[in-house]
Amino acid sequence: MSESNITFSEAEALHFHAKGRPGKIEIVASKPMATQRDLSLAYSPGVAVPVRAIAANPACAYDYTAKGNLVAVISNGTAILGLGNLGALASKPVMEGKAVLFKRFADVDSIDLELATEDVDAFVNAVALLEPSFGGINLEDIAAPSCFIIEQALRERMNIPVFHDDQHGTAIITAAGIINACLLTGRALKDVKVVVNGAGAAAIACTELIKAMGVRHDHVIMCDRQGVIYQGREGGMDQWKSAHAIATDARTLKEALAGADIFLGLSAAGALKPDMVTDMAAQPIIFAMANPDPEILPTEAKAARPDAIVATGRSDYPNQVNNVLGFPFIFRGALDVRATTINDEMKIAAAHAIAELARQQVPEEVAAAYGGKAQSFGPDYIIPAPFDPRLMEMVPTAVAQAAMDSGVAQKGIEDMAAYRMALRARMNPTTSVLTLAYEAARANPRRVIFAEGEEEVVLRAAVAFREGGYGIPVLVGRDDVHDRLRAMGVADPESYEVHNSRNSPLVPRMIDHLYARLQRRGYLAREVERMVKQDRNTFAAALLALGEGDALISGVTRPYAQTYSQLRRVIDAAGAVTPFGMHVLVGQSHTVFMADTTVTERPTATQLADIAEHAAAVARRMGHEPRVAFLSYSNFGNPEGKWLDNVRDAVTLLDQRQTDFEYEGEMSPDVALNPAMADKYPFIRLSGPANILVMPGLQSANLSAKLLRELGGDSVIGPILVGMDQPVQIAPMSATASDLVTLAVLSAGGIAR
Ligand SMILES: NC(=O)C1=CN([C@@H]2O[C@H](COP(=O)(O)OP(=O)(O)OC[C@H]3O[C@@H](n4cnc5c(N)ncnc54)[C@H](OP(=O)(O)O)[C@@H]3O)[C@@H](O)[C@H]2O)C=CC1
Ligand SMILES: CC(=O)C(=O)O
Ligand SMILES: [Mg+2]
Repeated sequence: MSESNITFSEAEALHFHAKGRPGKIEIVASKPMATQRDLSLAYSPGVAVPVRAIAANPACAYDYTAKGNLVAVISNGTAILGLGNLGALASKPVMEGKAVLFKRFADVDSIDLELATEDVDAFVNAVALLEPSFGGINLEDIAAPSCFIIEQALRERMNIPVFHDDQHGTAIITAAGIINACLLTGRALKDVKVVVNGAGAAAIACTELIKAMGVRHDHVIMCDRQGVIYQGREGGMDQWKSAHAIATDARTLKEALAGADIFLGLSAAGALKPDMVTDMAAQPIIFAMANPDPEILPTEAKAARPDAIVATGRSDYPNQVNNVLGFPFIFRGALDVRATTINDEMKIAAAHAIAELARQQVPEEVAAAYGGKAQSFGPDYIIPAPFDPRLMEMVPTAVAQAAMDSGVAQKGIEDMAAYRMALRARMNPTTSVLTLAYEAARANPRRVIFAEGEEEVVLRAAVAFREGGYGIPVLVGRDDVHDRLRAMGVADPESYEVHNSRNSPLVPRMIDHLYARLQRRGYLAREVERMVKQDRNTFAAALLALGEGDALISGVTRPYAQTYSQLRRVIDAAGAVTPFGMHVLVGQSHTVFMADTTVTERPTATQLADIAEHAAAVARRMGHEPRVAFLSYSNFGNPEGKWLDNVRDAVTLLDQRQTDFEYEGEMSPDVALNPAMADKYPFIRLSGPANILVMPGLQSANLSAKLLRELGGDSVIGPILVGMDQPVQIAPMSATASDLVTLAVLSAGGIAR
């Protein structure tokens, strides 16, 4: 099964949704619920206080409840994606998906609600009654023409934003692309002649928005299955089509397109033929947006008209019209000013902000979102990529400003620069860096050796790694690996590369390579032969050493220290630094790096200083300005202890080195992480809470990391092995398939090294 260039099996899609907690969404308390006192405050009797406050002043609901950051994604399932009317219950996976996209892209909390009715009045009444609960309503996948009636009625009845994303999300991104295509071809919106093919939810909304932006009513010809919608046509009409009917002699799409500047397709696959494109004006603008197959393929359009600018809904061609560029950020801006609606001014501001972003230079750290190629504004880049983290700053600010200017904001933002900073801080940079690392891997797929190819979790990771387009898995295992893949439902198991140490023709070269390294460490040739043939980590590392892969992942079948020492026989440390392990703890708004959590039992002062320097470099690559705390149970010598010298000496050593990051110590974790505690030591040289914790010894480090992994609310990446001469990563024995894929991507991409 495929959605553009990403492939997956039906079994995988079901497994993704079923694994762990079924579905994609859960609710997490944002306040402590630990003590009787917490409960008394959260619920009765404490909760009575905000109840009375809200009753006296309804605006207080934004201060005392989640309303102000909560959007309902509501559907009746009558037009689920391009799948048709499959009912409310079947639409739930899509609506849950939309809810999590709100969270992922713009930190908007969202919940899906599926209403089992096709009756317009019943639907409207049910949604209108929900106004107290939410800051906004995203209507989704509701069939035309009911969607128009429902949205209109709800916009009139409700005093919070109601936004049918299939209409307006599409329209906003389309409008952004049109603005840029017109700029590139020297056209003004007031002059362009447009043909819209399709007269459904998306087409009507796109047409209304471009008209609101200045395209003339009599310059737009709309077509449906019966051809041109002209004034006086009687068959197949409704009030929404009639509103766009014009006086024209054209009766077919081909006639309408003669001399037209822009084609907007929101209809069906293949509806636009090459000979129709030939008749369009010079440098025609062709948006063929039917999903999953466009009205015309970009290759066909360009063959007919090499001067055309072409956009589609697909990610495997340039200029993708994708709603996720819009809805999360539009609601973010609307919620932040407590807008009562999302009006045309806000939609147009969003379109201009998205268009403007495509015209800006792509910074190097964002280039991965564009497939690793530095993009510059031009015919193949008129719309930004969905993973561009700059969207989170550009779009909400524009939408919020437009809401204020047009008088629908209930709360102003005085300092837009500060708001922009707050938006940036809202997203943990680690999330963006991971996303970009995945995109970079897709742009530059590498060969990753999975040393434990007989483990199901490893095979799942290898399949996900390959199917995600991140690279080519090279599996180490016995001959039945292909059978195992087949049993997992993989359609073409034989296409996976498997190396078996029992019969690999590479074994003699591996033995030579390894014996040359180990003979002066006392190893006998037959010992080396036995290791290569019998120890999968030695064999896998030798594959890496011989250039059969670009990176190596192992760890799920043996304790960490054993895997590490097996790999170290073959792979050196990089330079003089002792390799070390680093856990990365990722929360919604913070990331903390902790090291050395895996290798050296009692690091020397020099090793601690080295760890700080290398950990700082990895943190920078992951988007964080490093602030290192050297941890201890003691704060600056209080209490005194006999094991503190290494830690204190490490700080002194860094004082003597040329470093470009903040560090401080020795200090306890609460002083490192809690600003109120840090205030008790006003001389501390950190400008904020530490984000790199250099641990005094392996006991405390490894225990802390494992405790946090098992008990903590954060997600944990790693441990990442830093300081090896080649990209090698050792996963924990508890690793999931997605943990392994993340390590593979970070390792092959050079972020973890
Ligand atoms: N890329 C993107 O971001 C988006 C793409 N889309 C795509 O746009 C298309 C329409 O979606 P939506 O508006 O929700 O659907 P609707 O069902 O509301 O409307 C479909 C419209 O297309 C018309 N149509 C269908 N086939 C043809 C044809 N061969 N020639 C001319 N007109 C035709 C229909 O005509 P009639 O009225 O005569 O039945 C109808 O007016 C879909 O393919 C969808 O995937 C939609 C949203 C976003
Ligand atoms: C993308 C989307 O919202 C749809 O196809 O319905
Ligand atoms: Mg939809």
